[in-house]
Amino acid sequence: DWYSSVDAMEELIKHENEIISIFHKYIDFQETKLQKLKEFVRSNEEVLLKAKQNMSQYLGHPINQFKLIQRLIFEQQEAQLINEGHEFLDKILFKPEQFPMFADLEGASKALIRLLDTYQLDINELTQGIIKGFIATQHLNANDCFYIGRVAYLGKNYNICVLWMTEAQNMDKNSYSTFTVFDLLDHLAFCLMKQGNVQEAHELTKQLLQLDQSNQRIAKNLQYYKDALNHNNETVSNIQLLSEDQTRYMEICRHTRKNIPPSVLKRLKCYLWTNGNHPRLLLKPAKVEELWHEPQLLRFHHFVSNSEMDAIKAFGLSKLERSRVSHTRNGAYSDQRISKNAWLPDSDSVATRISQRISDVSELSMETAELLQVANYGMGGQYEPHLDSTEKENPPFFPRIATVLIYLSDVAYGGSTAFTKAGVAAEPIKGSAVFWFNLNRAGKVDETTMHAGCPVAIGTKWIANKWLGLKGQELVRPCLLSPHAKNRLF
Ligand SMILES: O=C(O)CCC(=O)C(=O)O
Ligand SMILES: [Fe+2]
Repeated sequence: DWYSSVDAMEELIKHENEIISIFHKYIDFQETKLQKLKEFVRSNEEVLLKAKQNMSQYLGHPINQFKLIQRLIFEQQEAQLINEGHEFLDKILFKPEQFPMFADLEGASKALIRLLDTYQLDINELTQGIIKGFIATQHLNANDCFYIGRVAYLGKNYNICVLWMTEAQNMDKNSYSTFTVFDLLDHLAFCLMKQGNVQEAHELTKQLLQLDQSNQRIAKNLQYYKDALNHNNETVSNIQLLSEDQTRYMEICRHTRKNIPPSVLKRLKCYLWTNGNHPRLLLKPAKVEELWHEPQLLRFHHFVSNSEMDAIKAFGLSKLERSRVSHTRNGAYSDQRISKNAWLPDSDSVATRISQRISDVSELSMETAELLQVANYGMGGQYEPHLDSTEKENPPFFPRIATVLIYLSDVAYGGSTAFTKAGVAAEPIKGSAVFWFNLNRAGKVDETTMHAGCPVAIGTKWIANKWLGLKGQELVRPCLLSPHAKNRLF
């Protein structure tokens, strides 16, 4: 699919560029051909008219007979020629893998819905192509709004369905081409009813019946709404309320919990770290920023260089595959995680250098670390709240004592890493790395490290993950009995 990685969509721009130039060639070719055809038809028609004026006289002459036969042969040839010349289009038609599919459009619609929801965007601005002041090249038209509204309707996302359908309703009726006013009111009435707005649903259903008086289903619905209104029936509303976790996730993504309490703030520091005058760090100390105290979240600024980031992304682009959820390699594709990823082999010199750097600052053993994973998020790409580690060994997956999350890009809007239990978000800052322990000192999963990748609204988000294994840390970080023992890197 195309929507799960924004950078992979560059291919679509290249492909479209090629398609447009093929179309131009095709149009020129056809225009020249049509010009010739017009001339051919005009002259043949002239003769035909004369022939029809006095058919027996015309057909009595052998030259005319000859010419008639000849004309028909030429006309047939011409018809065959018209039918040919489409090989231009073969270039387009025979590359189906280069085309997005309706599943992509559906994914893109869901992305817009997610952004609208998460960042509480103004739908009217969104249809005008405006997201937090970032202006798109094109607007959404009524057909687009209906399409997205229908995706919301199919996903039982009735509040959102009402928003998009109303948006379509407010647009010029003459611009409706993929749906009718009836389709629109039909969907809108249903979504309003599901919202518990029986009054409005009833009003629209009356209009629907006027549009199609013999429609039994609509007549039944009308009766149903009438009864509901007359008897003040319990509303039929069944909007699925978002879970508290989901609400909190979205709030943190919007940074409405950015106000860190002063008691916490005064404990958070920035400093240079040489790890006891480690030779490599002595020359270039780590720039550490404490983002949170419990769990300890550390950000290392300028952790990777621009050239290292370019190399990782270039490798990623050549190998990206749609990410799967869960800790199994054959896990499913899911809206929970919309990104593409790839794994850098340890033989890669940049991967090796980064591994070395992590061990320099943390003293942790890299022996059981996983390969460096590079990921690029797609349209509205996100990774819903999750824990990075499990307790049990489940080969080929092992408990991950710590995570190092490296940001390979800035993101113009959205895309923070939200720690949903801690209530804090790390913004993607290009070149920086965020570090935390997934397991407490007793080797149990620390649930306070629950985190998520917020939907990317504007821009593209690249990250690299390095997961460090629990095994092999016995000497540097021995297991303690108390799960409450301080769990800090330094
Ligand atoms: O993209 C992010 O900010 C978080 C990514 C993440 O949690 C993961 O890949 O496990
Ligand atoms: Fe994660």
